[in-house]
Amino acid sequence: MNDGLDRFRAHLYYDERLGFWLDTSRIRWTEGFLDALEPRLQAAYEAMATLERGAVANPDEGRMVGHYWLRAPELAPDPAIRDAITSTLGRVLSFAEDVHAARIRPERASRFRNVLLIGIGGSALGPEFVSAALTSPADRMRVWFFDNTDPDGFDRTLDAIGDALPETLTVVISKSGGTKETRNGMLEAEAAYARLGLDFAKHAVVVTGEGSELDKHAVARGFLDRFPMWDWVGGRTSELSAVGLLPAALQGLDVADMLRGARAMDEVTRSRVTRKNPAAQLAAAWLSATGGAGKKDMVLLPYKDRLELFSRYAQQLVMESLGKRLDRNGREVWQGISVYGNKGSTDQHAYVQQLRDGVDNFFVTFIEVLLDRAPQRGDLDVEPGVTSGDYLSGFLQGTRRALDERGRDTITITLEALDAASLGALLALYERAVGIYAELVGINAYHQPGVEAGKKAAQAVIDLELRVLAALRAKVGTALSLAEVTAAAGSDEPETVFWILRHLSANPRRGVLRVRGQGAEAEAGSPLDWMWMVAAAK
Ligand SMILES: O=P(O)(O)OC[C@H]1O[C@](O)(CO)[C@@H](O)[C@@H]1O
Repeated sequence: MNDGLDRFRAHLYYDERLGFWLDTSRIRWTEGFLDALEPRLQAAYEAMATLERGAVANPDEGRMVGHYWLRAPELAPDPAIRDAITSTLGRVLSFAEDVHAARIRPERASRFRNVLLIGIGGSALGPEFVSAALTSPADRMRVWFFDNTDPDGFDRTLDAIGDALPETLTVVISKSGGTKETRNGMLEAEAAYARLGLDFAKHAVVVTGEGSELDKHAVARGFLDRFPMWDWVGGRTSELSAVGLLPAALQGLDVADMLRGARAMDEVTRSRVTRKNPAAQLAAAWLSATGGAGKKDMVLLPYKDRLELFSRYAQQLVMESLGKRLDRNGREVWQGISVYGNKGSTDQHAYVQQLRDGVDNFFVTFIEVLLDRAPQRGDLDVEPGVTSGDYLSGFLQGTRRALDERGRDTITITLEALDAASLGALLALYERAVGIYAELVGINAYHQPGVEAGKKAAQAVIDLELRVLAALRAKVGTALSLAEVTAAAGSDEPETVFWILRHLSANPRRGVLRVRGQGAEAEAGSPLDWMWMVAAAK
């Protein structure tokens, strides 16, 4: 397999302007794979160009897919969109400046020093990744996150913010403006400000679709400001809209450079010459490794602490885009690529053992950053003539070699340095690679019909929970069996009712108790034989 330098030379892409390398030489392309793929790649380039010209690329939702315009507004098909992008960027930057200069200030403190970002999925993963990747002592504000509906998670973050809550600006982000986790996070934050006698609205801004529930709430409550999220930007590709730019600008990151890097990557990945197009090469490598049918998982291993969250970010981008039951012709295809990862060399001491010696169901993407640390930090020899960074690079190379020896596919992305521009370029690379891959396998990357099922089922659970509580409260002091509660709640799903009762009884506030039943059956039986009651009316 390793036929030496020629193969490396043939499959090493380098772009000097971007300070970017892509090495696909350790993908086991069969001879002629890329040549055979070329007609499909050409079709994919055409499809991407059509999408960028403003075609309705998401027919289910009847919307255009315009995240590429965010860094090249002049390409947007409609002047109103161009203006919206430019004016929103201007508003984001001036809002951040006003916050930094304390022209926009909190109710009781002299200035905002922290940001609490509330969002989930595409409305949090990009901001979290970018915030961690680019943080430095020069940050203007510290950014915290609520990205779930875990009560203990809320408490933990609020405890960490501690006395600084009065100087914390909350940024609530939701494209739809109706996501329950985000709504809950907002209500929890609002309650925390209220406990200090503070008006939440004087500490809050939103990024959301115009006219959404959240947007209306922000207007009604008089939030500090509102920033738009457009229907032509998908959540998982929204990092370079106000969703990502606002928190990044508040943190003090170089938003213009991030856009510049993404724009430069877009320019090269628009090429219809495959050997000059790194996104196409990446997509083709995925296709080769996975058989175009998700047969292998994508393991992302950046050898850089700052990129630790990349795998979480890419997980949504790849899996929500590619994980599809139907292809564009309505045929059942069960497509997708599973993504996981963390960072090297840390994971060499965790799961690389299996990658080398275990089941061969993955391909690895290494990400290397050549500049080990900011030059002004100096450097330390940990052994004569050897630095910690030399070890980091050595471990990456060693693992790449060890996997290659076992016939495991690897890709390596190398960035000259990690900064706002190269991060923007990395995001743009993956956005484009996902788009091209979807075209190659004939699926729509821009909708997510599958996630709705879980949301609907969750709402049904909440509705049933209210009926369960009502049933128990109608018989205060009486122990009821699972069957009795289920019937009284008008349900035919005892298993769901059991889950609800078990959870309610673990959280005393609702007053639901698990009580011993009578007789040997309940004593010896399964938890499904437990009895339940509310002891006293509230
Ligand atoms: O920004 P929103 O509308 O709150 O949605 C958050 C996330 O939820 C999803 O719709 C999936 O449930 C993602 O596509 C999206 O990024």
